[in-house]
Amino acid sequence: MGKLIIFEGLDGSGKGTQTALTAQKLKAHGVDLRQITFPNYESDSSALVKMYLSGQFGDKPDDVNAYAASSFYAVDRFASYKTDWGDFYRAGGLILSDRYTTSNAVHQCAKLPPMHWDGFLNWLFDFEYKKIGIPAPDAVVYLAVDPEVSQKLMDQRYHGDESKKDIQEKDREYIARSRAAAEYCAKMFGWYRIECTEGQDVKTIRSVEDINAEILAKIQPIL
Ligand SMILES: Cc1cn([C@H]2C[C@H](O)[C@@H](COP(=O)(O)O)O2)c(=O)[nH]c1=O
Repeated sequence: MGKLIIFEGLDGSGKGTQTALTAQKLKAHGVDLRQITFPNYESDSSALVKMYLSGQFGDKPDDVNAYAASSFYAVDRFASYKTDWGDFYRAGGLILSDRYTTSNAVHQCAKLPPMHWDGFLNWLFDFEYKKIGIPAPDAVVYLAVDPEVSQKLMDQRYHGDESKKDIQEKDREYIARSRAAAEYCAKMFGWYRIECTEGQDVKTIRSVEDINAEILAKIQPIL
């Protein structure tokens, strides 16, 4: 079997940038790897995810319960494992993934009261890694960003146009709950927590290179 490393964090935490930069750095050192991302919007398997995020099942994240929404994302992963990266992984390849089951853990837990998180997380990991049968990660890199900072970055990404945000990105209270769930999961499951902001009163984002150097040092032992 190969190795699977996940990049996780709130929307606007720099996961895409850090996944790509890590891939680039490792490739430059001769490491053979595949980079993947979820949701896999290019594939038909993301149809239900797209319906959900565009508000076709209701315009608030809570209109679709944690279990139903998780299943949409899980089948998308199953399809990509079967048709895209499964062979490479089983032949011993290294996969770097921008989001994975861990995004269900973070964003779907947020719909439940904390007393139900453990039950949901047990169900989720059993469903995706055992019942559906996609691989469990070898390491999860969690990019921790204060919600106010990640929201500013999201606003910059969309040039202040709220209509470009999906239903999860629009709901600030839901984002705060997602942050709490992410912190809980990071502690509970031993994710590598990378603090991406700095400063006391005014928080700013650390430089991309600085964050990446910390990530490379953390994942080195498992490569
Ligand atoms: C991949 C994935 C994403 N999500 C959420 C995170 C984002 O709010 C939203 C869309 O992802 P994106 O912002 O990376 O396009 O879907 C889940 O809830 N579960 C998952 O498994």
